[in-house]
Amino acid sequence: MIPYKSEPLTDFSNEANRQAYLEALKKVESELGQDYPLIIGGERITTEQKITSYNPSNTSEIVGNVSKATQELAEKAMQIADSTFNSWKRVDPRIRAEVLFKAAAIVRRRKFELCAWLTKEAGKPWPQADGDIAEGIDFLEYYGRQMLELAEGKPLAENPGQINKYSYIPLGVGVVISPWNFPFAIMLGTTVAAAVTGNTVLLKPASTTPVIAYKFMEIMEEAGLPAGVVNYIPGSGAEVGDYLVDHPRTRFISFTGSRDVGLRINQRASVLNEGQIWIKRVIAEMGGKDTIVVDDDSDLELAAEAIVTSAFGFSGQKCSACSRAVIVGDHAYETVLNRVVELTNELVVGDPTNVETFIGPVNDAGAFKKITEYIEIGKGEGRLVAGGQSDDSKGYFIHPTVFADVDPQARIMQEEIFGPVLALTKATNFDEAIDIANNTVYGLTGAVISNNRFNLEKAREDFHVGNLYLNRGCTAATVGYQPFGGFNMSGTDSKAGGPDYLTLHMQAKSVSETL
Ligand SMILES: NC(=O)c1ccc[n+]([C@@H]2O[C@H](COP(=O)([O-])OP(=O)(O)OC[C@H]3O[C@@H](n4cnc5c(N)ncnc54)[C@H](O)[C@@H]3O)[C@@H](O)[C@H]2O)c1
Ligand SMILES: N[C@@H](CCC=O)C(=O)O
Repeated sequence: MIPYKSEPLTDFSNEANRQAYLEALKKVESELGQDYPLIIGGERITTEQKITSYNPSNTSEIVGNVSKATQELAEKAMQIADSTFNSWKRVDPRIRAEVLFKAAAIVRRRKFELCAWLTKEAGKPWPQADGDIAEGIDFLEYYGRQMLELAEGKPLAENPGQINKYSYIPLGVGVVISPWNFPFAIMLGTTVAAAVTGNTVLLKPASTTPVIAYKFMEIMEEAGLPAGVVNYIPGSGAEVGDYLVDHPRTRFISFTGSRDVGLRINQRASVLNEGQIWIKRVIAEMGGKDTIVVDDDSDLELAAEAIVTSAFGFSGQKCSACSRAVIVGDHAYETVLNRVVELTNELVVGDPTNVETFIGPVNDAGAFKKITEYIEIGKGEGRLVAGGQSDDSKGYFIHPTVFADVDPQARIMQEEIFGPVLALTKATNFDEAIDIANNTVYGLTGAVISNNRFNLEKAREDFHVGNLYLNRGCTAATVGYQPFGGFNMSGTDSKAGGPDYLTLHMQAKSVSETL
């Protein structure tokens, strides 16, 4: 087995890669508007009610019409997942891992096509789509290898006259609920982690990005995943989501999304329903309000670049996005602020099918409304120094927006906006900057730009986030290198892409034989 290494990103300065992406966009354009069924136990089921997936750059373009699960169909999927569990849990973990390795090879072969679907369905600019697909490959390669290691169990202390064994067994049926912002990588990672560990899955992808999840289902089938192991049931969160979260046969829920929905799921999952014989496990990865702290003794150009890239990559629609920057001292503040404004004004806003675009559309009408409302709030809370414009006449476009001189307790400093809006504030010293960075209910990512070793070490200890970065931006964790997950209201700190992640989907069994 070749040791795990993350998938290289595509070099778009290479003409062949640019051509391949353009060809893929043409192919995907010719396939827009098709119907997609549910997949339950391998059976394609078409419903009358549909979820329509629109291109957020051009809302007159339908990406696909996806059948919509009802509670009855969710129940059917639960029964099939429950019975399939009895056979899938007995399949050798090495065979289960091989399915993931095959899937990784298929995704690699179809990389440009899958990227093009993300550009159309999620509005991802090329490098963002490429990163999402590469991360999906990483999850497949990494979790496959992790499963091979876990299949051996863990060694125990030896005692003469006894054979003691410690092994991991799967849990049962898991409900996987995924977000639209990493509609491939997170949807895939959470699903395959549950499946490779021997569980069966009910996959409810986000309603604005169900088509890419259908493509994933096709890939898993081609890779040899047996019918019924993963069941594809897009549907309403409130209807199908609540039904499955409450279901007594649900053994665990793997949720990635907003704080409010995560808390609701956690609360409902704690209720014991009739016929239920276990405590449901909840893995919940939720929102963030992530900060970059810039020290007065630091590379201020690096700081400005890190802030702009982390704030505006994929239009700030990342739980890891830098939505606040705290800068120590007058000189650093003025210098970084001016450079952030310059760099922000250089970003190309537009249709993400164009390779030059850095800022594509935001997700949907709801996101557009929420973000533009926050921009109005920001005008009362700070000084607008860049952006502020928006246009939803064709797609949901919002220019990258920067507010300066914002009070650390202001709403745009405290609440997750999940869009291209950045707030800057000044601190008088490094300790105060760290206090400000820690002053929200979240604790997902953060970064410190500093040349001062004492301050870097202080941040290592005191900056209370699940993913801390020193002298770089606060987005783009790599599977296997920077396991990802946050503290406090950012979730259960499950550390996706890390060495402990798979065990969250399993239970340990200790067997002792007396000789
Ligand atoms: N921490 C992380 O790793 C991480 C990663 C990506 C996104 N996020 C967070 O996700 C949010 C953005 O994603 P979103 O808008 O898709 O979040 P969301 O909470 O609105 O939706 C997430 C998923 O939950 C489903 N859902 C909605 N109501 C439900 C219910 N009552 N029961 C069950 N499922 C329900 C949705 O249909 C969707 O599939 C942001 O807050 C972002 O920070 C966190
Ligand atoms: N893992 C991604 C963020 C996922 C949430 O949106 C990152 O590290 O930027």
